[in-house]
Amino acid sequence: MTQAKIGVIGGSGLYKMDALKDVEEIEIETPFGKPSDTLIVGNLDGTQVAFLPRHNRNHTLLPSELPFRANIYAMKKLGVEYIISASAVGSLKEEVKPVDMVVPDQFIDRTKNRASTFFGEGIIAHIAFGDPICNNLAQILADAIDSLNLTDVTLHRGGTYVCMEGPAFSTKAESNLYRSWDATVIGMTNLTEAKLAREAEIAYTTLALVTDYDCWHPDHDSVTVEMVVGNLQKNAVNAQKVIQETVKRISKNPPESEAHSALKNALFTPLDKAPAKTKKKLEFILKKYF
Ligand SMILES: CSC[C@H]1O[C@H](OP(=O)(O)O)[C@H](O)[C@@H]1O
Ligand SMILES: Nc1ncnc2[nH]cnc12
Repeated sequence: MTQAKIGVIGGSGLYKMDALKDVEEIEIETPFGKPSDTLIVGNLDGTQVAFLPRHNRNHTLLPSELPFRANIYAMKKLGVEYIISASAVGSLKEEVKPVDMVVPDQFIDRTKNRASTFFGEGIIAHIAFGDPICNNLAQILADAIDSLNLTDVTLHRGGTYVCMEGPAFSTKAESNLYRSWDATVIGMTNLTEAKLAREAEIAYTTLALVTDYDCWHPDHDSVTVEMVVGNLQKNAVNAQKVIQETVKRISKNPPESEAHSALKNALFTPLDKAPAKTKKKLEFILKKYF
């Protein structure tokens, strides 16, 4: 099967990667169903990269409808060790402006309606998630952004991403509550992905593309889809440059990541006592522990 060491998940506004060459569309089945779309595997400056638009290329999936587990499992099946996730976010801080980029290092979970673990059915694991982003990978991403000197884009290193359920945007009371928690940005997808990537021992980092000031800012209109899409179009070209540069840097110097051994001390169930059916289901995630 085709393999790729680096995965890119594209969010709202990033449905394809023009720089990928010699692309192959791969339909992948997983024990958790079909991913959001076929995976596009192609060559980026000599490195095999797997690209997946998380809402489907036609943006047909709500955040709550995303097959998060199938998406991450499909990446694992392709041999992906690093995921760069590009995502549209609202800003919760004055100094984080639309079109800026944030590389968060923390999440707050406000989701309520989604499966966010591969485990259960007789195999139990509790991964450590205190540092939900791979810091080494995040540093490579942030350094790549810095190196490009993008006009009108300020990079914010670190920060907290609130992951809400959606699809409706927040109320002002909620938005102000998150501001009182000192959170930096808000979106609807990345925490769930980061958790599953950690369970699958894939290093994960977020490239958060700021599109709006959510609804808290007295001098800016409340967020609308039009606002998000307008700012993302401005940023989509930049985002692809950033991804390209980050991929180059990862390939040259693949970073170590604690994520790559996340299950070492997290698995509770002795695998020789685990149900064969669940072992088979989680084969791609657990095989090194069999
Ligand atoms: C279209 S605005 C709300 C939508 O945008 C973000 O998407 P993604 O994280 O996939 O870039 C946000 O999470 C919502 O899904
Ligand atoms: N304000 C916002 N809230 C939630 N998700 C978003 N994605 C982009 N802007 C957002």
